[in-house]
Amino acid sequence: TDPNDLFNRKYYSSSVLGLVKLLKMEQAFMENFSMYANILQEKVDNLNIFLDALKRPNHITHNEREKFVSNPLNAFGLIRRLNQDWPKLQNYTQKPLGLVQLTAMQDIVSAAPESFDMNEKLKAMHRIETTYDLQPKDIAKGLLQRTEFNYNLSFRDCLSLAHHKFEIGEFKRSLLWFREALKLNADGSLDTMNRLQQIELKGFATAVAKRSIYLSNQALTNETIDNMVNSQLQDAKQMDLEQLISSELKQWINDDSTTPPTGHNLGCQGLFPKKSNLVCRYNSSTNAFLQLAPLKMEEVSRDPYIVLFHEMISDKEIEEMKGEITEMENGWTSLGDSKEIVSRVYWIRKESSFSKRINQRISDMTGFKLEEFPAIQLANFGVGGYFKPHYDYYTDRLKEVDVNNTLGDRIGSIIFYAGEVSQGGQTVFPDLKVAVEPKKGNALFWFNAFDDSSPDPRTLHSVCPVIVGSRWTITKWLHYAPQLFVKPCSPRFHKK
Ligand SMILES: O=C(O)CCC(=O)C(=O)O
Ligand SMILES: [Fe+2]
Repeated sequence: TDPNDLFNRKYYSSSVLGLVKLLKMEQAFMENFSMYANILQEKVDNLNIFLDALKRPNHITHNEREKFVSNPLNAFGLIRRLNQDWPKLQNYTQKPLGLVQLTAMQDIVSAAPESFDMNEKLKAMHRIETTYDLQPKDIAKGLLQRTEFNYNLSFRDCLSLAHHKFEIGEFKRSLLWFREALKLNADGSLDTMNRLQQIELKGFATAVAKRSIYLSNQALTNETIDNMVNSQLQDAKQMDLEQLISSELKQWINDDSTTPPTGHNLGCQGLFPKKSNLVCRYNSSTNAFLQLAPLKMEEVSRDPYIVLFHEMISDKEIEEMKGEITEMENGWTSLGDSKEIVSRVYWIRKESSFSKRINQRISDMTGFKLEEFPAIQLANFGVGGYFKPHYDYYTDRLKEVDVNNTLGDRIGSIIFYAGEVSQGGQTVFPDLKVAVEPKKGNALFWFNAFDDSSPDPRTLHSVCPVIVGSRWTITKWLHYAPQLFVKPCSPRFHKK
């Protein structure tokens, strides 16, 4: 497969479903690995039994040997063993063992996440750490925000995070993570450290040393730098490597790099002031049905209009939703962005009883007509999955996505929250200082445009990285053209 083909690339870390697959793969790998080890152990056990059986008195001198073979019983035994037993032993030693397990393991490894996936996960970890301003020492011991998890990162986990921060030029965080790694290896001498750990430590030290030499003389060629680093680190002990990494990173930390948090980050951290003048009410007016079953609405913002509907989709319907999915595609962090895959999405294009019901509900909620555009998008955001601040309307780009402009721009958006997210994953409107928790069952609706259909830039919005949970959403964009004759609310005009 083409490594640049991001659309079709096998990609696990963007959704909880993908990660569940990996967990199963890891289990299968472990089973095969341990079976393989058992089979080899059995062979070693057998070889030792044969060795014992082959033990003969040691004849040192020629005379002793001559005397031994002059006995007919000894002579017979000798010939028989060499003729009959040896080929069998030879066969046994050469017999390929554990082929089934080896093949199974090979298949699993070839389906394993590639470095692309690994890098996306590192980025996701970084995103969670920086968006919520979490400290490495807390993350390492399983403390995420105010919640303590019964899980600790390992030496290798911390080292790999430290290395990643170094690669992206975040030297302060790199050093903090490196210190966490060292803490986990506090009593670690070279012999208690395993091979894999040593290789990673040396790899990190090599990268750090290269940068250091490069900075000291930028005229050096890569080859010269490689040679210098190789000879510098050739006989380096673990202590030396640790020392080198710590002291170089310390030098590179640039303290005036503290930028103020963005509106998105503040929203994610729950730091927007509480709004007090908003109300909750029941809507029983958009159609007759609602008089029997009024909708529980919570105003989130009056201008632009944003409203949160409570208990709009049931657990049973959420199960039904998952049943609609065949294969999900990669989802990007914003329109036209091809660099980061942050979710998995699925379009229900052919109307199903499920999508019909959801469309009907949206019509009940908003008074909008949806017959002309019945498609519905489902999305699953895994841990670290997010959405950059963006607008839902296309304005000038509309021609690219809807050539004949039959539907018109996206004047309203509605998001049903359909997954368990215990931390993170809020929908944030940075300019309005609004952050909405993605509570399962609720649905968020807002207008993106004024009534004259001109875009309302205050509707800039984003999704906070999921910290804990599997964030499912049902998304519906409400287009302008079908609504021309529907007036859901009193007219709102662009204030000049
Ligand atoms: O999932 C959300 O909360 C918002 C998603 C979104 O903004 C979008 O899909 O355009
Ligand atoms: Fe959006």
